[in-house]
Order: sequence, then C-alpha cells, then structure tokens
Amino acid sequence: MQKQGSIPTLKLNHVTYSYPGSSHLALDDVSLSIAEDQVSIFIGRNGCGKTTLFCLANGLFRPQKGVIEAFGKPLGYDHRALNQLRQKVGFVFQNPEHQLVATTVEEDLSYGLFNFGYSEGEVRDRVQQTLVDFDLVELADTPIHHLSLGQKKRLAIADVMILQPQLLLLDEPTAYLDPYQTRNFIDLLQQIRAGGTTIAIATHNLDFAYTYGDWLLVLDQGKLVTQGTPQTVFNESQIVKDLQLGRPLILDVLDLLEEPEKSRIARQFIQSGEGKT
Ligand SMILES: Nc1ncnc2c1ncn2[C@@H]1O[C@H](COP(=O)(O)OP(=O)(O)OP(=O)(O)O)[C@@H](O)[C@H]1O
Repeated sequence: MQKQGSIPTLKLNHVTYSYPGSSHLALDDVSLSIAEDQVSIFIGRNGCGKTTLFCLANGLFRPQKGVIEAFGKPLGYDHRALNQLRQKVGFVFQNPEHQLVATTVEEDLSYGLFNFGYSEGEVRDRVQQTLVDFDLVELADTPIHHLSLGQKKRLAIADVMILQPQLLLLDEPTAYLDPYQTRNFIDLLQQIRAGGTTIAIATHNLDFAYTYGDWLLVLDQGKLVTQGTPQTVFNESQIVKDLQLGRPLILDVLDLLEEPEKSRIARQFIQSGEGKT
C-alpha cells in the first residue's frame, strides 16, 4: 500500500508538459504522489516521460498545466525558489558525463557547495565527509576523465548527496553498471535511504524495480497508466502485460516451480527485498 496521511515529498496535480516547439505532450495530465518513506520506481517504454517528469520535479522544466508540490508547497520558479528546491531535490542524470563539471573528484564535490554559497570551512568539512561516505578518498585527486563509468556514477550521486537533499531522483541508475557495481550501488542506496532521504528512480531494469521498489508507477505515452506494489503491478496488471514491458526474471523462474516450493521461494524473495532498509 502507498502510505496515506503524511504530506507527500512530491505531488503532481494534473501536470501537462510539452517541449518548446513540440505539439506532442511529453506528460499528459499526470497526477501522482511520492511518499516520503517509500522507494518509488517509474517504469515504462522509451519516451514514455520518465526523464521529463524528473526534470519537472527538479524545477528544470515548468508545466504548462497543473501544479507540482514539493514538501507540501507549490514549486516557485524564481531564482531563489529554484535554488532552494535544487538543494532539497537532487537529480542524478542518466549519463554522469552530463553532470560532472570540474577537473578532479574533490573539485567536483566542492563545486555545487560553492555555487550555493557555503563557506570554505563548511565546503572542506562536507567534501572530506562525502569522500569517506562514498568511498572516494583514494580518488580525491583523480582527474574526472580517468574514472570508470561506475566511479563517475558514484561521484554524480555524491555530488548531489553532498547538498543533503530530502528527495533524490535517479534516472537509470543501473545503466552501464556491471553486476558487482549494481550490488555496490544498491548498498549505497540503502545507506542513503537509512539517512532519511526519499528515493525515486526511473529505470528499465525490471529485476531491480521488482526487488528494490516499494511502489511502482507505470507511464505510457506521457500518462500514468497504473501504479501499485511491484507484486501487484507485475502479477496482476493487464496494462503492464499489454504494454509488453517484460517481467522480472524471478517471476519467470517461479513459473517453472510447483507448489508449495513456488510460494516458499516467492516469500523468501520478497522478504529479501524487504530487508532493503
Ligand atoms: N528536448 C526534447 N524536445 C522535444 N521532445 C522531447 C525532448 N526530450 C524528450 N522529448 C520527448 O518527450 C517524450 C518523453 O521523453 P522522456 O525523455 O521523458 O522519456 P523517457 O521515459 O525518459 O525515455 P527513456 O526511457 O528512453 O529514457 C518523448 O516523446 C520524447 O521524444
């Protein structure tokens, strides 16, 4: 169940957006909530609107219709309001190359803090702590272009987390990562979540979505077509079947088993995902 009652971290009320010069609606009358204490995962075919939604949530784009609320208040679009929003809502792009701006790891971590006006002492302290937290100490002086893609992804997340956001938006976080790096990344997410940051993710990785998500939101052609727990969405949603999004591998494996083994493994698998925090 999606948590009811508390103020959602992010709320979209009938939000519509089309890119400048385009008559096509990238998001079409979308209403949804991201609950504070759940990992929300957006899935859907290429071009369904996931990245656009995150750009709207971060104030990079402004909807033509509808209202977006973060932490119970409608977004403002003046310079000051956006500055505040971007400290509270961190957005990690799909491709870390689009995000890393400085020459070395340490400089890159400092960059955002200086931009937001933090003092030199505060920047120094936060950078040192973040290097430790994100296992980047040995890479502190490494030129960005010497990093592997997995290391760049880690740095891109650290760049955002150094601002201590309340909501972290991750676009395709497991893309380009090998299984070992994916495991490390999931550990990192658990750490971030335990620190109290709400996490929302856009992904095509259905195994990751099934295991790690608390709440799945399915977009198609700019519309929210269904939402629910991963179990409900993948086991019961006809829409998801019709969209031919595929299924998590674990469900195909379960189909090969007989009862009671099937129920036993399914329970174990779900419980392993529940140990995410
Ligand atoms: N800069 C742009 N100008 C015009 N249309 C765009 C632009 N960027 C995206 N679109 C369109 O907006 C729609 C939503 O795109 P978006 O990138 O949000 O999808 P997505 O779900 O993130 O896709 P993917 O899974 O491929 O990353 C698509 O129809 C896309 O073609």
